Amino acid sequence: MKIIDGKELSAKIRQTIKQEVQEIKEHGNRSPLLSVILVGDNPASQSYVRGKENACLSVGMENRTIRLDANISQAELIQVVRQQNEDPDVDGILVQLPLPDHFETNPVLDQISPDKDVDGLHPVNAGLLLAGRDGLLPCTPNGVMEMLKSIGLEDLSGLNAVVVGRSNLVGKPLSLLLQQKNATVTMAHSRTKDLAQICSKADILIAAVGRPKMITSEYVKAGAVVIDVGINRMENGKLCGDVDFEDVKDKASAITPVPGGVGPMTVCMLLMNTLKAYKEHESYGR
Ligand SMILES: Nc1nc2c(c(=O)[nH]1)N[C@@H](CN(C=O)c1ccc(C(=O)N[C@@H](CCC(=O)O)C(=O)O)cc1)CN2
Ligand SMILES: [Mg+2]
Repeated sequence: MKIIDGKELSAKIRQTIKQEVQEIKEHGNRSPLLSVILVGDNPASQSYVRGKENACLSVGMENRTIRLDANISQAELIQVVRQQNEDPDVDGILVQLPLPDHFETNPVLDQISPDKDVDGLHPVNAGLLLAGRDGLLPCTPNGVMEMLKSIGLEDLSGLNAVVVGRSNLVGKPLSLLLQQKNATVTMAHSRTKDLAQICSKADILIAAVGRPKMITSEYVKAGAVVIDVGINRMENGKLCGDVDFEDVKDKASAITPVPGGVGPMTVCMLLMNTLKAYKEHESYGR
């Protein structure tokens, strides 16, 4: 069984991003800039945002974090998003989720200019993905595809993929990306009947449900590739995935750990999207 190491793979990809950023700067161009908007003081969100700041630093990109009080209004938040849209120095805009309860998330995300939407959550980018056209891809699904590629799974013709979870952030876009690579995709979720039986047909099993250790060995076909997107914080403070790693690891041919699996890839793909948006803005390299 192979453990797909997201820390190692993301470090490798970050190295190529770093080189490209360096070349951009050596040519006298401005740096790519990621602007992160954080509303309120959710400790997990604060830590993820710090992770994004450090990631930008590590590849030589500029970073701006806009910290806003939890009590600002929806209209004030939208005003901040619009300012970032209009700022020609900003290539990527990201609103850290979840927003505090009194906000409506979708109307805020709708305000992000699609060409700066490095989370790939704007309906324009979601629509481009659905249509199989070029746009900014959501980071976690894109990171999962990079992990599959890293173990030689690029063309997925003839393979059954089962995605458990149907969120806009992960399950829905990932199903489309897998299908684009010719996998036969089943989208399963919490209301699916005979879930274990359906999962046990998967050559590639993706767990993105948010239920700790739900996927046990009975869900897994011998030799399957198991990708764990879950990040669940346990009472003891430790992280655990949606997959029962110990129970599944000897049955799978490859498996991602939590932590150190999909999580680091998400941040890496964010850098990749910011670089992509930058190139579009600057028409750099054309
Ligand atoms: N606007 C967004 N909000 C959120 C996203 C997102 O992609 N865009 N995803 C998650 C949180 N998230 C990034 O924002 C994120 C979560 C976890 C990790 C990560 O690397 N986790 C590590 C463990 C870190 C730890 O110990 O806490 C790992 O899995 O190894 C990266 C990004 C929700 N919000
Ligand atoms: Mg569900």
